[in-house]
Amino acid sequence: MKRPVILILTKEIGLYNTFRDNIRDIFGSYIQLRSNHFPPVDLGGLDLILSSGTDNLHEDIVETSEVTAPLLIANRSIDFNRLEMLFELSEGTRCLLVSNAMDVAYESIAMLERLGFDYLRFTPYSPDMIELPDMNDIDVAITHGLVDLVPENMDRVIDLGNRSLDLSTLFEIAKVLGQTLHQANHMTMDYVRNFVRIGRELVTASQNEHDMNTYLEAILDAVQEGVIFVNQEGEITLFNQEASAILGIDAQAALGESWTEVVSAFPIKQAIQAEESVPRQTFKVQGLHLVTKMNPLRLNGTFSGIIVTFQDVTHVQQLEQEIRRKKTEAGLTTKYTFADNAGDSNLMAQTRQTAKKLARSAYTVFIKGESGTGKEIFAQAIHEHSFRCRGPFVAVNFAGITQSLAESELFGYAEGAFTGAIRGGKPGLFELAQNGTIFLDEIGDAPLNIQAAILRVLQEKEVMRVGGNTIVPTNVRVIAATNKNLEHMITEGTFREDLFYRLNQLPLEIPPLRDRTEDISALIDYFLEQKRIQMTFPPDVIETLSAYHWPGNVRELEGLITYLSVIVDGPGPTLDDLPGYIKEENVSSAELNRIVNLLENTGDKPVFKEILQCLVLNQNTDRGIGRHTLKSMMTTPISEGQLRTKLDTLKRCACIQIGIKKQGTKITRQGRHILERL
Ligand SMILES: Nc1ncnc2c1ncn2[C@@H]1O[C@H](COP(=O)(O)OP(=O)(O)OP(=O)(O)O)[C@@H](O)[C@H]1O
Repeated sequence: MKRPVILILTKEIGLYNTFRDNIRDIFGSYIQLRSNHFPPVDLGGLDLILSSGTDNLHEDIVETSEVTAPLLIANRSIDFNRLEMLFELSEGTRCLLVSNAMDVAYESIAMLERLGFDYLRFTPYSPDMIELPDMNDIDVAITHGLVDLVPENMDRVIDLGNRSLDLSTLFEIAKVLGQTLHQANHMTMDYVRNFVRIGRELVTASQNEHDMNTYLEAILDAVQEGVIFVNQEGEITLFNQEASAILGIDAQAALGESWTEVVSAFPIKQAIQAEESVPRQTFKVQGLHLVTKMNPLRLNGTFSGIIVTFQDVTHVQQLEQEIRRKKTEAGLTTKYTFADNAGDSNLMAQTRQTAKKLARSAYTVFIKGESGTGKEIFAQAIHEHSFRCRGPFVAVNFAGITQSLAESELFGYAEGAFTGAIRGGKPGLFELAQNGTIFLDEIGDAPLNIQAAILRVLQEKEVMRVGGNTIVPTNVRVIAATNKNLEHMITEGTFREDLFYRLNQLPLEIPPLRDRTEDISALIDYFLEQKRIQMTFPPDVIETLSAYHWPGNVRELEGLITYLSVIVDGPGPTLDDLPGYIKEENVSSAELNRIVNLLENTGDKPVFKEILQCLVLNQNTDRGIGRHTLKSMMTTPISEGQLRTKLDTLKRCACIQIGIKKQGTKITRQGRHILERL
């Protein structure tokens, strides 16, 4: 009996080999096979022409008169064993389906989608296509045995092997060649079994994996933190929705990339190298404030990568900003600018000039000056003159503030931090001052442990609420002020030296009013106008006021004007209207000269001068100096008895006040005038 002959027409020989194997698998070697790849092609005695359909290879042959054999265009299936390679691709993977003709590529895509790979994103490709797709959008190329046609720049290629003949074609062949299905049955059983096995695996695997991935992704996407997993090779294998939203990076584009390409600003290197956790860190990326944590992932004890979780705290800051805005509306704003700063003495003009320069820098300003000299109004003017002027100005006065109050006031507290804590907690003043300035007034009065906490905030630039565990990064400019002699307090151990140096970056000294009496007229005018008081101060009153030593400085002058506005009946105050303590201190020049002569005539002028100088050094402390301390400060050798006599003389000349018991000795204003003349 003649063996049936089939002519197989394919464009590539590889496909012929596949068809040949398929036919041999079903029909054994009973059928004779010919191919267009083995010329000259014998067209005689053909029983069937089986064409792959590509490029209409069969057309010329079919038209040849001697060929009467039927033509069968192959329907093609897939090598199911190779499909497993597609299971590795995650949902949404962008696949370039490479074929030698566009219609074949479309057909292959349709088949893969029907088989359940519809969660992949296919783009058809054939070298003859007119408009090439953007290869940057492609993750992997998939082809059926046409690896040579894959565009060069593709990193990953999956070759599913040549598409085999599908069952319908094999049955058709059997029918045309008069083969019974019965004969083919045992062969097709293998084929079908294979198909069913792979089909089932495909469905369960893709379904389970799909479900599992969807489930995990849903969890990771529901997490309000960015989550990135970087494997031990430094490759990103997980990038959740929040990470994508925070960083504005497409998750699919990040996957498979090295972290150094995608999130190079993250401190991941340290974690990968050490294979250890990295404690919480705050850093800035693209103008965002991120708080990040890194933990190693170990599977069966082997390090497999780093899980990076991070939060964008910029939006926390925005929420806080909103609270702050409300607080600002409630009064956390400044009233004074440099224009409101009255006084045209050279000393004040210079001080203002310096303050304006300091305002422009970001460093901490440390204002020193006696009480009432205008430290707060300088602090406000500096804030107004700085680039933070649109932010809040928050003032804290440490005088008389208790330790526990200071802590919760400064740093806020978390919900439930203590009995009576309001729901939702409360932001502290550092938080309220975000993007603005915090003014730490009377810092010398801050309790020691608050000093330590302030130092921490200044160093770390973040605060944690009392009883809370959330860290809020702070972006606050600090201005501190004191009327105390902090250097003295440091030696006493009541002020932290490290905090002092931290604060003392840009020192600014506000001179006492007694040193700039030329400002008195301008200040009087300023207060009269501000209080809408109609009064004129005659020259003799101004002169008397200029001679007074103003221990309470500008605040005292302001108080005096309020007092005079109440008691003065006429157009302006007279000398009689001034309080007695002001007039009493009004010492004439002649009187001062008399005292200077008296001290000079004792022959001990340098000793008197040194005593007064030591007392001046101590002027910023509330308490006077004891005799022992004074003696130890002096370089002139002097006995205890001699010092007591000298102090008595100075007291009789009203140059010093000697306190009873432990109040110590202080220099008076008259003492200062005398010192200037000695
Ligand atoms: N140059 C000035 N021009 C106008 N007003 C001033 C000036 N200096 C001080 N004042 C006024 O004097 C008062 C005291 O000023 P401020 O509170 O700033 O002093 P301070 O040095 O901070 O005092 P303390 O050390 O007691 O806190 C305020 O009412 C302020 O308006």
